[in-house]
Amino acid sequence: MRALVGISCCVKAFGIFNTPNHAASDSYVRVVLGPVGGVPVLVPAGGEGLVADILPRLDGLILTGSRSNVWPGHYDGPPHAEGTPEDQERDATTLPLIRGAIQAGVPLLAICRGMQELNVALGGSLDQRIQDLPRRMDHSTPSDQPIPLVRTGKAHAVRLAPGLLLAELAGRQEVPVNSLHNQGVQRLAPRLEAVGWAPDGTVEAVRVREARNFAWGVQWHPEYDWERDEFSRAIFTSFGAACAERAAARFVLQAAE
Ligand SMILES: N[C@@H](CCC(=O)NCCCC(=O)O)C(=O)O
Repeated sequence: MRALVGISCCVKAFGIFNTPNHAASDSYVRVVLGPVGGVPVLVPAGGEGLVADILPRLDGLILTGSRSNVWPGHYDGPPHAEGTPEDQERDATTLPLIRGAIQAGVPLLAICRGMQELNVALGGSLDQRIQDLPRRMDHSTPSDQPIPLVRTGKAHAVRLAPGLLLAELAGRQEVPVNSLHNQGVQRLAPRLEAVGWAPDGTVEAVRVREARNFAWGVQWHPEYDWERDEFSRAIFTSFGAACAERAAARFVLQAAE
């Protein structure tokens, strides 16, 4: 029985009437069907009310990347600059979903916006345009490059904390990653530990301290190049193993009912 792996959705307007849709990139569906080894389940931005009913049915949860940004009101930050995309319906779902998943021990992999949500959900804050901060790099999506290169191209190195999962999966302490973000960790949530850094000090990977299960976040996008990049693939197979273990335990419990 394959694991049911939740994928967080964004609310995006498209279609002939340009009306709201709950959507996630095909990259996440493909990676769950591939190295994660599960069945993807899109989790709509239906609000906190769906958390209690959906979490017991999930064996894993991926918090996806997105152009949109966490509403600053969730971390007492200043309002975004005019035109900065937000998705408050997504925030209203993912922030309680993250807290619930950590509490319940549902394996969790947070990617880019997802890592930022993880930090905010646990009490941290965000810098909104790190490229404007002194001595910081521009981590945003290069506008002069074609999408495939932006996704699979390597923008900078990440130094990984030695002896922890990511360094072990990488087999080394420094890895090249892509980079498609304007925002980044400002104040790290108390429950999080930074385990990866860009050359300018930007937090690029975190883990939940004393987590009951797999609970990691990365600021880059391993879902874009897992077919070519062994480290990217290893992140998902490691997450998938935790999901499979939970699925097996859940199956035994259901059979005993
Ligand atoms: N908006 C946040 C998070 C950036 C992020 O998740 N980028 C991936 C974008 C992929 C897509 O376009 O769907 C920030 O800018 O920091």
